[in-house]
This record gives sequence, structure tokens and C-alpha cells, in this order.
Amino acid sequence: MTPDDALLEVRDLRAGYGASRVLDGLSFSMGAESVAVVGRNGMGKTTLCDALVGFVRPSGGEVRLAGRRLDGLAPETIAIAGIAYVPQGRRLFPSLTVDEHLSMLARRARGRRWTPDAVYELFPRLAQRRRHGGADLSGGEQQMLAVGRALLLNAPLIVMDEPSEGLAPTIVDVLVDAVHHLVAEGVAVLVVEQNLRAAVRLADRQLVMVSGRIEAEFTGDELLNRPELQRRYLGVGSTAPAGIATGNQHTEGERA
Ligand SMILES: Nc1ncnc2c1ncn2[C@@H]1O[C@H](COP(=O)(O)OP(=O)(O)OP(=O)(O)O)[C@@H](O)[C@H]1O
Repeated sequence: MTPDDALLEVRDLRAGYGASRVLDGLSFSMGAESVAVVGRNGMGKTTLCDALVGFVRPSGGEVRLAGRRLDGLAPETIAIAGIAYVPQGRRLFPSLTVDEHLSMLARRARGRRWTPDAVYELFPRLAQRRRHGGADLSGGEQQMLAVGRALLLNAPLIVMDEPSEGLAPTIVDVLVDAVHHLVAEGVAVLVVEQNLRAAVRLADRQLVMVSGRIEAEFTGDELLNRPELQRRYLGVGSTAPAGIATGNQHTEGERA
């Protein structure tokens, strides 16, 4: 991909917390496609997401969306400029209903592709639960709501941090279908994943993060079929079932 046709271009990005540098000259670019970032725990994946959306202020480098420089801007400005965020842990409001979560952004979404009704069409399960509070939802329903809320920004790029975390396999299927649907409509999705099986279903391009940089890129098939790559880059042990989880993923089995 040349910078000319990149939707998102990240160049030499640096960021950290106080004196500790976490992102250390990270670069990649992507178009209107899905791309996964995988890597061991603590390599800086969440920090990358937070730096892209403005929750962590970069200390150097550039983030450009469709050519417009976004690094250093406030999170609200970056959201409106076109990067929506589905954060790790979903960050919903326990006392607000599904409807109330979505109606907060409904006015901005009016007349555009993604409205609350369109979100309910994508996730019929959410429509059935529309009057339930955030705290009453299963993990899968919460994740659908977090994705739905991000969609209402009608942004060209959605960043998702560990979307499959804690979800039952059937709900991961719903999520994978939704991401494919979005990409087919021209929305770009950048997804950070600990779960390699989920990562390769969500995206063909797999960027491997090591110590705050993108160290290598593989296709999903390459990563799934080459245990030595999994051991080297993802810390998947030789006794683990091939390609199930990177680092110390803890999940599955939650009620759908
Ligand atoms: N708020 C913070 N203050 C200080 N250090 C932090 C903070 N958040 C993360 N770190 C440190 O930054 C490094 C990268 O963390 P980050 O969460 O970005 O990695 P990650 O690849 O997403 O890991 P994980 O998969 O475990 O969430 C770690 O060493 C972590 O301890």
C-alpha cells in the first residue's frame, strides 16, 4: 500500500506513560480493509489503540486519516474526524438501557448509514434487549452494544481492542460476521486481538507487535499454520493447541 491510497497512515509513532516509552517508532498503513494487530501481553497493543484515538498523547510521529493529521488532537475531535473506538472492556454505562446508549448519538447519526435502527438490524439480539440496562446484558450483548455505539459515529475507521475477549464462540461468530459486513460496505476495521483464531477470522493482514513496534506482517494462514512463528512472536507454547490464544488469554465459556 502506498501512502497515497492509505486511509490510515501511522508513521514512527512514539508514546508512553511518564518516563516509560511503550510505542517506540511504530509504523504501518491500511486502507478500507480489516487489519489485525497481534502480539504478546504488554507489547503495547492497547496503548496503540489509545494513542490512535487520543486517549494517550503521542510524544512523536504522525497519525493521518485520509491525509489529515490527527495526532495530538483531543479524543472528541478525533472521533468526529473519523476514528471510532470499541475499547477493551466495552466501557458501557451500567444504569443506561441499550436504547439510551444508542439514542445519545442518534441525532448525529440521523440520515446517515448507521442509525440505532440499522444497529438493531445488524444485531437483532440487541433489539430484543433494548430496554435492558447495561449491567443486565451478557458479555456478548455488551460487545454488540459497544460496536453499535461506535457505528453511530459513521466513521470510516473503527478501532477495536480485544473484541472477542470473554465471548462464547457463537458470539465471536456474530462479531466476525458483523466485521465482514462492515468491511464489505467500505468501513475499515483495525482490531487488536489476543485470540489468534479470532484474529485470523477477523482480518487477513496480521501485524505482529513486538516491544512497541510492528515487527512483522503475515497472512492469517501463515500465522495459523506455522507454529514456529506463533512461538517466536506470540508466545504460544509448544504444548498449547495451535493458534488458540496468544500470551495469557483467559476466556470462553461465558453465557452468550
Ligand atoms: N496507564 C498506564 N500507566 C503506566 N504504564 C502502563 C499503563 N498502561 C499500560 N502500561 C504499560 O505499558 C505497557 C504496554 O501495555 P499495553 O496494555 O498497551 O499492552 P498490550 O499489548 O495491550 O498488553 P495486554 O494484552 O496485556 O493488554 C505495559 O508494560 C504496561 O504495563
